[in-house]
Amino acid sequence: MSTVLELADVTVRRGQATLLDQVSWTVQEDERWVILGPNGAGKTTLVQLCSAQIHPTSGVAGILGEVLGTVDVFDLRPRIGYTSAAVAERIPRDELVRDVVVSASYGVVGRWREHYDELDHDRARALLVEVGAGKLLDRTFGTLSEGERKRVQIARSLMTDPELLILDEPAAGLDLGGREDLVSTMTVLANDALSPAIVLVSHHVEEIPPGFTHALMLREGRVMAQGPMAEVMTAQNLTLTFGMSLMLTYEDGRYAARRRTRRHVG
Ligand SMILES: Nc1ncnc2c1ncn2[C@@H]1O[C@H](COP(=O)(O)OP(=O)(O)OP(=O)(O)O)[C@@H](O)[C@H]1O
Repeated sequence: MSTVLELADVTVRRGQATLLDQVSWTVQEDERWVILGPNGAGKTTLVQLCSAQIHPTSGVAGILGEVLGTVDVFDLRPRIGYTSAAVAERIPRDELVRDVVVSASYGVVGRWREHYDELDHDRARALLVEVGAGKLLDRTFGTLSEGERKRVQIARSLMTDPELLILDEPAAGLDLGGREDLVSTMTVLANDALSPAIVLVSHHVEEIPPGFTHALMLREGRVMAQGPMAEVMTAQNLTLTFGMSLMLTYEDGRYAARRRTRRHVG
């Protein structure tokens, strides 16, 4: 089993602010992690680091067997599938969905003059079908609903057959149906032995797809808890992480959390 991520005492500072504070974390290739934490906890900073977009201020970040700072990030990035709101914003609204996906082969957003062969197009088509977006092939990105856009972005992030898939808040902005559809897609991905290691950022325990194996909780740049899902997903850890007394339930592979009220005490 190979190690996909190996962070040792990683700190990221910007001016006076400490965005990540001595984070140590290891991810193996068959693991599926969810990163939970409140707004501003450092989740996006952590996955930007893991996708080789930023460097640590101190500490060592090992990604896919390379050490950040000693490797050309342009060699590393194609090995990592990454979706985020920031990536989505860069996709031209008049781009055809098929081109949004296929252009990931070149690590670009927006087709220009690159050449793609039939195999690339076949793969893009197959990935869109896999995420339930096969019918969107000839639509333009700008005409899609938010849920459809998320699916297309996941297909795009899988285009290069990455060794690590990082999804930063893929359920943000989705309605209940859209979220549930996305959780189903993610459940299929999580349970496929051929899928790469997956890191999913979320604010909500309700979005954790069954089949996810591990959780890491962040607050103010520090790791509050990390490890196997069943051990880490406790009301106590969530309470510590979100700074509010929370109750946690688990049913049919899905978690739900809400504030503990006076009625629940004693
Ligand atoms: N360049 C910067 N200079 C100073 N502070 C920054 C900078 N970039 C980010 N921050 C701060 O770092 C903290 C962590 O940001 P980050 O985006 O990683 O959090 P997050 O957990 O992803 O938040 P959210 O859930 O709201 O998206 C935030 O308080 C943010 O304001």
